[in-house]
Amino acid sequence: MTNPTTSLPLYERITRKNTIARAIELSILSLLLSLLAYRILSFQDHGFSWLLASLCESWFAFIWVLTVSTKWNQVEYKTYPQRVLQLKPELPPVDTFVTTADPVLEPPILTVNTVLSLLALDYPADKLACYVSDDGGSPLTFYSLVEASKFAKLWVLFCKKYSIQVRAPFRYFSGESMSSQDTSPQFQQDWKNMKDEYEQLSQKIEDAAKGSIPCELAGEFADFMNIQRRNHASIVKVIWENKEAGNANGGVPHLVYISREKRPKHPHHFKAGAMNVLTRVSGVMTNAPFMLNVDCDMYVNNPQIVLHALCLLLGVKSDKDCAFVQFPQHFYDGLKDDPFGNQLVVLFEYVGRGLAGIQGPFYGGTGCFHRRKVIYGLSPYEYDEEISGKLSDQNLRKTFGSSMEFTKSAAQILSGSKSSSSNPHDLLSSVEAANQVATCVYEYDTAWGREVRATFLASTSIFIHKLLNLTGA
Ligand SMILES: O=c1ccn([C@@H]2O[C@H](COP(=O)(O)OP(=O)(O)O[C@H]3O[C@H](CO)[C@@H](O)[C@H](O)[C@H]3O)[C@@H](O)[C@H]2O)c(=O)[nH]1
Ligand SMILES: [Mn+2]
Repeated sequence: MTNPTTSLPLYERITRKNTIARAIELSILSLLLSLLAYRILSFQDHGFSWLLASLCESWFAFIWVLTVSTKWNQVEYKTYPQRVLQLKPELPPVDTFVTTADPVLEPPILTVNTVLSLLALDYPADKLACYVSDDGGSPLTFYSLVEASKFAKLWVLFCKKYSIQVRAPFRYFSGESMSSQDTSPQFQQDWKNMKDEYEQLSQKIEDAAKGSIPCELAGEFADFMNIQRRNHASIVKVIWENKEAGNANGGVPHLVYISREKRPKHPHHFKAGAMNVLTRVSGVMTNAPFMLNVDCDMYVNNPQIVLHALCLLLGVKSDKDCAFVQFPQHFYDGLKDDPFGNQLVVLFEYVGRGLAGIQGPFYGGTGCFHRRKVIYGLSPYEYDEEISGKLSDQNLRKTFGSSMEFTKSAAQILSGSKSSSSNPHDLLSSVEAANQVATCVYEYDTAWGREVRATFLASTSIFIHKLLNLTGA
């Protein structure tokens, strides 16, 4: 789809000029081939060691050819986020997922920063939702998110008012944010207030980690009482619901806390299991056609990532041309000049771009926008076909399980109907359905884990490079 108002493309695919690199690689190839030819021609004059050496060199040459061909045709995607913005009010809703598993190894202040950077994205707040999956079942994580949602009301306003680039407060306040920005007295005052507020938030979380959780939330905490981390019922809590549908600049996006059911006898499949639950819970609540997932120790360092991703997801000729859009990771606080290669530059910068030139990179597990219907098992070959057979009640139940709300939402996504976005419902009314799809036996005798959430391997993907990074530790 191109932008209907201007008919300008939402993105351009640019082939990188790498003539010199190719020339060098071709000369290495000719050297390799001459070495092999020399080995073969002078076989008789040498013994076993010659044979062994030529076998090793042939293997090396083979691997080398594979590697070079991966990097041969590197492409970049140039995206035009402002053109996507002109699609208002038809911008699609987007669900974002954060996974956390342990409040000690992954301190909640990290998760809070990840969540704040998502809530403050440059995208209509009424179309964004953030779901946090807590495999630790921790009241501390829940408490931190409740406090963060209060802080978010100020933070989101501040970020949008001053077009702040880094929207994870711990990074923002640790840099030279003050000097590089607006120096008006108003900004300085707001900046100081925000810094104080953030310090108070961190302090509250720290105090709660040391002692007990303040009792004003006692009611909400009942679900966490006497539970064991690996043995408890599902907990789904709507921490904040955005009720400003239609008001594009209004407020803070939805924030939902989920701790899926865990029982000692049932395997929970770690992050993959959490992602499945996030997909289903968001399905019964907001059912956005696109979903972004990040780990709790990452933050979004470009507030326009949704727009950049949509340039590709909406800009391709047919939906089947792009199943997911993935962003490379960028690691903060690394050593100068990266002497140990920790930034994985070769992987992201060359192999990733090269794979993008062939078809698309593999899903790396994080920093990725998925098209929901692909996750639901719609293969690229089915896009233009009649899929009503797939949508029969019996088939839906077999594939997606017994929740009526969920199978209905899945049918909506598979048939491409947009009613999910135009007809938002009260999140609280779906908490019961959400609890049902977050149980540990929900997937039994369904296609989850086999057909559902596996098909992305068969679809194409697009890797945007350098443009936007998700930062992880
Ligand atoms: O039972 C679990 C275990 C882990 N996680 C979450 O999964 C994410 C990744 O786990 P981590 O232990 O940090 O794994 P890494 O080695 O860092 O994993 C990297 O590599 C994986 C693929 O190999 C990707 O899936 C990850 O996103 C990527 O960060 C974190 O947010 C965890 O909180 C859960 O939600 N539940
Ligand atoms: Mn990690």
